[in-house]
Amino acid sequence: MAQFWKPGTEKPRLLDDEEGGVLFLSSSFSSSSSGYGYASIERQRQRLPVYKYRTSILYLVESHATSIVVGETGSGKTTQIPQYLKEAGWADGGRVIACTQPRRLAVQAVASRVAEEMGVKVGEEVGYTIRFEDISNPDATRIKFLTDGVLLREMMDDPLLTKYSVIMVDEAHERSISTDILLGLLKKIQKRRPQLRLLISSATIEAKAMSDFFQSSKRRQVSEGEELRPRLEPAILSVEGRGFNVQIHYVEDPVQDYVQAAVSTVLLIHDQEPAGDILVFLTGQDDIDVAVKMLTEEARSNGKNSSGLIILPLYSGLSRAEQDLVFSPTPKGKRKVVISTNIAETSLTLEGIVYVVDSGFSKQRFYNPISDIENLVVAPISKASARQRAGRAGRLRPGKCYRLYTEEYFVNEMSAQGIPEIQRSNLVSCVIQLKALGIDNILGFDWPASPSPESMIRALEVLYSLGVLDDDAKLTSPVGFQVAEIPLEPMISKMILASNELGCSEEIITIAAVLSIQSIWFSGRGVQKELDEAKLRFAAAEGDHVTFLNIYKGFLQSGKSSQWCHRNFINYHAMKKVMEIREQLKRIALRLGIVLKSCERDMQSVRKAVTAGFFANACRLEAFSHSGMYKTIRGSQEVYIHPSSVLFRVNPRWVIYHSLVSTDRQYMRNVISIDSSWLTEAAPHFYQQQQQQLNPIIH
Ligand SMILES: Nc1ncnc2c1ncn2[C@@H]1O[C@H](COP(=O)(O)OP(=O)(O)OP(=O)(O)O)[C@@H](O)[C@H]1O
Repeated sequence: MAQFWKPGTEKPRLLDDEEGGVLFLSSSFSSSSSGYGYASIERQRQRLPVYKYRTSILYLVESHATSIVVGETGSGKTTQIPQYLKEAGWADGGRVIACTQPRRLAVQAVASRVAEEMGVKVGEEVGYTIRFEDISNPDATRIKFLTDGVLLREMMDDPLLTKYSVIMVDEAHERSISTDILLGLLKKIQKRRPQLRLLISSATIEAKAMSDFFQSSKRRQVSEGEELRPRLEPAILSVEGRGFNVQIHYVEDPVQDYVQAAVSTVLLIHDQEPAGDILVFLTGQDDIDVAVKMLTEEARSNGKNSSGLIILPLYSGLSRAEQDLVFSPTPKGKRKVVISTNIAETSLTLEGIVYVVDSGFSKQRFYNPISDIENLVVAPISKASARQRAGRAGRLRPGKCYRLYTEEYFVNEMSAQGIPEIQRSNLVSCVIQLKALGIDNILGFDWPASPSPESMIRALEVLYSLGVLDDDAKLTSPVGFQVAEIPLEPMISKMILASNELGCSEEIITIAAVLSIQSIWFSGRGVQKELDEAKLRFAAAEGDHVTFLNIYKGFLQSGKSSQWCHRNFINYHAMKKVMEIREQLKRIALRLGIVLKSCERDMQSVRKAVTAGFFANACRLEAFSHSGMYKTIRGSQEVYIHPSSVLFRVNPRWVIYHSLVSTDRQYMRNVISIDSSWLTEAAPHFYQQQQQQLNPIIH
């Protein structure tokens, strides 16, 4: 079991006090808040640290084109600043104030909270938009929360974002690809629309670097009558003060197994600490499922340590209803344990959370443009993330954060900020978005952090071979424009378009929905044999994609039963999410004129449609390889079929994969067998047949 420094000794520190040793006292507010007292919402708002800065913030927004606001987690940036702007008149005359978030869950939660504070219904004066869900009213919505990706999509219809008077880019430290593209484009828009105000906010952003980015725009010649224009150099405001104290505890020695350590820590808190819910940060659906199972079994076996625990997973692959459970009040005498990925890391306030357990890891993308391989890897988080995680406690009363790494590691080894996603990702989706927005010179685009030219060129090549870009690197019509319109990876979008011609759109839309979530299988330790047996019941000789179709059919025939899922080691929540995404994709397909049609048993059409999207991921089994070694056609990389695939050990000669994961080797996940002749048929720009040998044209 992980050993922590005990509270009361000199070791526990308060949030952010890792270097100096000076203990901060809680700032201006320390008593009641929603659910814990009788203060009116107005009084609660006035107690937030940001309130003292209301006038300064409004002055800066008035006088500067760009303002950067840095303030502790919980100081009130996200919920309050949009309201201040509205109160000051920035939403008058039909204008709208936008506030972007990197994550969907945060968008929904923050919109509900702000609507509640303003005493209005979500979808009216306060609204939100996330991919596939628009809860706003163009005539009534004055404050709109949205993901940064959605705001980018809005630019396709309205390139200058004319309806917005102020755009607040919140949690900018996360530096998601969409945030970076957005920052680059907003800087461009400001040159054309000087009235637009930008407000960049975060608890942990490197304000100076961000300011330099916005500063670097060339000074415009100010002509007569322009004195009222805002100043171009960005203003930086630091909001002092914090919510309630969060005591930080570190482990004394590094832990071997962070899932096991997280479970033991939850039991330790439950046993020794007063009432209050617990939020645990793990990395993904797989280790969350394992932790939920370990805790549930502990509770079932009536371990005295676990009675009264309500254990809830939280990750993006869960259905909306399942995610909403984490917001429901905890019944008296119970303790809620939410086990989450980093989707709960920023902007969320979960009312009862008093304790946070931070594994120190998250799943992150890493892309190698030389091999053209992108992996999702469990990697250490940054200090900025660690602070955000700790900040989920102490929002409504004092809290504690248990870090499953040593203080020495945090201080000396953890990086201050993560690497921006744009520098460690495949850029296919990013390039198509910029192209759709009419940005032709992508290499010359003004990025907050430049992606590597190799990654850009790789992306341009793939889009060209998908038929999305033409010889002049412009979007093709109609394919390029249609692919850009579907809010999915371009390869999946292309697969959907191809299914229309092949008469299998019903099947391909199901496959696209399954590929959009991490896994539909239940993951658990010690149940591998049962899981493998369950897979065999659905396994299709063609591969995983066709197996998904069998599972989906079985799920429908069972009447969407949770018991059926349980018996077959299928994650019921994930299946519900698949249903949700499938419905949304159907709507988009119809809008694009795709005819919904089933190919019944003709799985060749399905495999050809997958090939039309994913031909770049084709691999050939090495002749005489007894170890199941494949080589990618494009980069001659050594890869293997993942043990979770139904084609593991089957090893067909030619396969296509959806994604790669790297552990001791590069493993292909979600694999389908193909006929090599389909590759030249689907991508004549990409492959050529030379003397019985299939070769990539683009290396
Ligand atoms: N749903 C909610 N229920 C109760 N109180 C809430 C809720 N949302 C926010 N609050 C209160 O408002 C405070 C400020 O939240 P807000 O999200 O605006 O802070 P922030 O500075 O943006 O923090 P972060 O950087 O963590 O997103 C919280 O600490 C909490 O006290």
